[in-house]
Amino acid sequence: MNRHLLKLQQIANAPSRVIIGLMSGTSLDGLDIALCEFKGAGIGTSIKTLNFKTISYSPEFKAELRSISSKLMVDLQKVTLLNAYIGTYFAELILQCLEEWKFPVENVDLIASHGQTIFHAPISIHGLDSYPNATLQIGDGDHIAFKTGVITLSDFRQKHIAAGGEGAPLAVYGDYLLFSSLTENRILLNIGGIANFTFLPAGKESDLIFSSDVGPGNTMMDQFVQTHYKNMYYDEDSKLALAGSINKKLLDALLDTPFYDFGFPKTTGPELFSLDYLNEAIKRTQLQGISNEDIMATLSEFTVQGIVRAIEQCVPKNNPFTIYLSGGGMHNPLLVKKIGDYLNCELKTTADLDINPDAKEAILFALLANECIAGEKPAYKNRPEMPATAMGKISFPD
Ligand SMILES: Nc1ncnc2c1ncn2[C@@H]1O[C@H](COP(=O)(O)OP(=O)(O)OP(=O)(O)O)[C@@H](O)[C@H]1O
Ligand SMILES: CC(=O)N[C@H]1[C@@H]2OC[C@@H](O2)[C@@H](O)[C@@H]1O[C@H](C)C(=O)O
Repeated sequence: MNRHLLKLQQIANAPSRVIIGLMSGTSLDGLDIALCEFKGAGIGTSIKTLNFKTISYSPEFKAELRSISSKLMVDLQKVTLLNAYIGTYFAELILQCLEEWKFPVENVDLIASHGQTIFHAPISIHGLDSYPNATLQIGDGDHIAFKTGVITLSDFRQKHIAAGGEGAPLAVYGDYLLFSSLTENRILLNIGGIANFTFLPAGKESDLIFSSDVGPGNTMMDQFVQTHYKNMYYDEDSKLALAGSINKKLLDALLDTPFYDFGFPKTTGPELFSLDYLNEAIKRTQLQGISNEDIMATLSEFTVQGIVRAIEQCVPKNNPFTIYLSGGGMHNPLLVKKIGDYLNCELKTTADLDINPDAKEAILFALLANECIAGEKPAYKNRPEMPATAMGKISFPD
């Protein structure tokens, strides 16, 4: 028998497991690396975050990723090269972090790598009758396993699609296991490139959990800033948006897309919510002379409206809830203030639930690996956005 199979069995049966979770999101800004210790699995899961770091990508690497992300036409050789390159690069970054943290790589049981999404194509985006939901993450797990010597799980989204989902959001699995409360209705709202939320009704009722993408988070604001301001990657502390005014005509044009009429749950990506989408709305409204600040104020309101309307539509009325934020958008003061004002609810972050909000998504992928290897029966019903299935492909180191 392959000795790694025996090792996997030992890892699954051990009282605790050390798992590294890796996430690199649609903002293409850097790699999140979370070193986690897990005890148990399913509803008995407990997690200790031993260490966390975000390693920013160089401007050159960001440009490489941007050249192949969310585009219909790309250089296929570049995609192929980056698939291998990213795997090796992520392995190097892991080894660097472990050295810095003085944590021996031999003590890591598993690595869980999300990879880099380069195209997300649910049917609602590709619109082609004869093709299924599809999504593509690159950064091959074999390279990570070989270079680090650690069994690696990767490519988590394919099984979700195979089992009937759209490949996202996957956060719901971790949200349910880690954050459900007996007494409080909770919304876990992640504002990354794309925004998504999980509704967790009080009482841990698994059949009432709900999760969906809601539209853009930071992606359109980030893309606009990167295109119009040299050496700026985002609108730090909402300065540009605060200096402008919302243009109602443009806002209505941005909100006028079939995505907002599709039923929930649904997913989306920068494939739809792009600068082309903004430019088309500007053209349609004949607002070519609009100032950059007014565009940023309007894009900020667009993000807020997508989030607020989705929560209002999906969460039962007259049910007070608390929102727990995560993702880079929670550092955008204008977004956060408006969401709180419109929804008239308490806004906290997952730090109030003992999970670093910047590390949450990386921790989530470590949790999915923990479930895949040590989980028994799923603790929830099979649902469209939450198929009851184990996710992640296993790469042995040799
Ligand atoms: N101080 C700040 N002011 C305004 N925006 C901020 C601030 N700090 C971070 N952000 C926003 O957060 C973004 C990074 O978010 P994050 O790291 O969650 O993205 P991501 O991991 O790619 O997300 P996802 O995978 O969920 O799409 C930045 O590009 C920026 O838009
Ligand atoms: C295809 C893909 O990479 N989707 C991301 C993206 O970023 C946010 C949102 O869109 C979410 O659906 C998902 O990531 C998180 C981690 C998720 O699956 O829950």
